Amino acid sequence: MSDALDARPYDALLLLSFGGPEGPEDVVPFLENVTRGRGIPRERLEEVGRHYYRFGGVSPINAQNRALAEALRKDFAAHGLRLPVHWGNRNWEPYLTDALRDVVRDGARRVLVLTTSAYASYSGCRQYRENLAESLAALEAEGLAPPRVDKLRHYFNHPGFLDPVTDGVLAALGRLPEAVRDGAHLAFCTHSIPTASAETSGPDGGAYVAQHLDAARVIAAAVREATGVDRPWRLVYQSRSGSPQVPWLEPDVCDHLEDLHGSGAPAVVMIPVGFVSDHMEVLYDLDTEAMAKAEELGLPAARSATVGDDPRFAAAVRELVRERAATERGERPRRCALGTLGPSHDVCPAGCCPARTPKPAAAGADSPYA
Ligand SMILES: CC1=C(CCC(=O)O)c2cc3nc(cc4[nH]c(cc5[nH]c(cc1n2)c(C)c5CCC(=O)O)c(CCC(=O)O)c4C)C(CCC(=O)O)=C3C
Ligand SMILES: [Fe+2]
Repeated sequence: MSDALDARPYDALLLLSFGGPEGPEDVVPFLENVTRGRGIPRERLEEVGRHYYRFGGVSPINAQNRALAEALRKDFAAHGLRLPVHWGNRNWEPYLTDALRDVVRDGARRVLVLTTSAYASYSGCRQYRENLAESLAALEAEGLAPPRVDKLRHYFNHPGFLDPVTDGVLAALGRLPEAVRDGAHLAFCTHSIPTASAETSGPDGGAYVAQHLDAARVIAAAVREATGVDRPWRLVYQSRSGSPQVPWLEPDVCDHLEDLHGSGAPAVVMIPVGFVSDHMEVLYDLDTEAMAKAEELGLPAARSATVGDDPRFAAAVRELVRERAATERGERPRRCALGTLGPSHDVCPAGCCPARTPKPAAAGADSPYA
């Protein structure tokens, strides 16, 4: 096929995600997988278990990843990119090791990995790289030759990620009462992480917050452009866990709603810019908990959509695959990025987003695998 996109040297794309329970009996074992060795207080686990039971023990994240994998296959097929799409999770079925085993049995030697986390941080990047190293070790122990895995660069500033979020904000503004629409504040929401891991995130530190601020600035400017209204915005945090003595990024979204109300803001749009799909952290922490807080305050609020399986996001992934494949072949492709930070690094340098306890991590300069 002459107009086919060249995926060489890659043989497969692996969608790597968090995973979530798909029934009440999955909830406890899932939470045990997530929190193994991470020092989460027991009460917090029981609390988070209740979030899942409230939705029948089903997180929507797996269905969302199935839809994203389908959207990628459709987009790739429509553009002549012949690259099989596999899917595996860190914390639930289908597990990463099983997905990688399928990839190897298909004969793939070089695999590109897309994680469902757009930003740099230990939880959003290195921890997935550690999971890859563990799975490669497991395959080796089974006598299989581990493939070489590379991770796609962070896509928080790719237009195919930001444009659908902007559209979601415009739609959410449209759901607010007209009288408060122009005065609405924008609250960009992401997962809180310990301040210590925020400080050491990315190749030079501070990447987690800097990348979110860059994304938020682009979206706020695009919303201003589209509506002719300059709305105040702020980056806020949600889903804090861990021990209360350890400092995590603040302010919490619910505290921010109180501040907004106290300062006379007429309305707010909550924008889950830190997440790729409307999974449990969005459905519970924003749609349930933060919405209840807004209601209690009498603050009109709307929550905007995440990118999910938007065709523009699928197209962005195709662009990123094409870009990386060309780079690996020694070409110098165009690297698309909005905002001020520029396209992110392709290969995490040694020590990027360090863990508290060092562990082998694949798909980076410090990978023990080729
Ligand atoms: C940065 C980040 C992302 C975004 C990047 C990415 O997407 O990867 C993310 C995503 C997610 N986090 C999720 C769920 C959970 N995260 C937890 C705990 C933690 N998350 C952390 C950070 C992040 N988390 C951290 C620093 C902890 C503390 C413990 C530790 O250091 O590991 C816990 C334990 C209980 C608790 O909340 O305390 C649960 C259940 C789900 C699944 C939702 C679903 O089921 O639909 C998703 C997509
Ligand atoms: Fe999390």
